[in-house]
Amino acid sequence: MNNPDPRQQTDFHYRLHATDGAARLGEVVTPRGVVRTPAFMPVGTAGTVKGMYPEQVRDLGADILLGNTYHLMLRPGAERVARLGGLHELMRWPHPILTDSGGFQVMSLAGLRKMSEKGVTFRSHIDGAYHELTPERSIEIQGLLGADIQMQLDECVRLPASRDEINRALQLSLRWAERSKRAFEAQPKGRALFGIVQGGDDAELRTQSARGLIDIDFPGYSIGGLAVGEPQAVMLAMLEVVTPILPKDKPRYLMGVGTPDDIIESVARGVDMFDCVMPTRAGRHAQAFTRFGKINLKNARHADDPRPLDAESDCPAARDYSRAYLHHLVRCEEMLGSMLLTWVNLAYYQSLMAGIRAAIAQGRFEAFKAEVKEGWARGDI
Ligand SMILES: CNc1nc2cc3c(=O)[nH]c(N)nc3c(CCc3ccccc3)c2[nH]1
Repeated sequence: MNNPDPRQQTDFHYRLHATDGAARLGEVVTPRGVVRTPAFMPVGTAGTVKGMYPEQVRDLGADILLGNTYHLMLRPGAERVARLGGLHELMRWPHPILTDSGGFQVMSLAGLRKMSEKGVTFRSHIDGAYHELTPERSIEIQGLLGADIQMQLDECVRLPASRDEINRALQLSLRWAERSKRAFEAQPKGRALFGIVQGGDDAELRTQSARGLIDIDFPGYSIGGLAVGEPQAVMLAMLEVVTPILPKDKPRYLMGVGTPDDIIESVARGVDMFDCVMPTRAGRHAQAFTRFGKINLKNARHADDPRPLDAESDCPAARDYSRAYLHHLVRCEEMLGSMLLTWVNLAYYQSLMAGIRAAIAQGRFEAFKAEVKEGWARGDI
């Protein structure tokens, strides 16, 4: 197990600096650095934020990255990452890293899955080899990777689902939360394990899940089981049930969310941390996120447009390259097209988070929310 530098042994904790309605401004303090919240966490699935250098991601204002237990356990393997000094060392990212437990990815990526009380067995989508993921093994893997913030193993039910199905998965996840926490005690101090609230779209079950996790007690709480195809209204309704129950002095992480609109509406309902593949994945599909909404650079209307995406952006990819050139690159499927649009999108997401944090600090979050929505509605002129 690679230990963070003992000199940096500061305990994991959350500091609440200001609120504006239910929106919160704060910091998550970890041994490897501080995460300013509300925070957007770029996803580095296989140990890389696709198409970006780590320094570039850092320069955009990202304080923390996500790694994926499922992908890294299959390739290059958790023990190999540990032998190479851990994920921070391997990917040259000295700042905080959060890893998921892998269960969600098993259900969406692996073949031949078998769930039991013990855990889940599955076949790798890469080479068909059999693997087992239990709460204990998931924590061991996350420890070998060296993640600063780790997730319990849980079962995320796809919506729509019956109340019985949602309840069964919620109860299993609570038992796995206990086992994950026990296994986590073997890890070096300073790291944090988050419980994950389940309960689908049922207010009663969401309440039961949150209360059950609080009884077990975690330094932070993830809100799972959402961004799985439900309407935004359902997701927001579940936040209104769950966030008032969760402790105010601990961070709330809404998993897999989301669009800029999802994020700003979720901040308004007390969420501190977000992750989503959207800005990076959209960048590889010719989609640009801007202050004026989304722009599809594949569209022929851009072929002769000499303007940059956003002349006022401080991101060179949005400020210095013409739409005509970006259109050309995506049409030719040149790798620079994906790289520039990924840069544009992550820059936009981080600037949105910086704007949100400043607005909460100044007590003008509602006004800020209205301004950004008005920009998106105005569309691209
Ligand atoms: C896109 N929507 C989405 N909904 C999710 C729900 C859950 C959930 O209920 N439980 C767990 N454990 N993870 C979830 C994830 C994956 C988030 C992630 C991806 C990559 C790296 C690190 C973290 C979700 N993602």
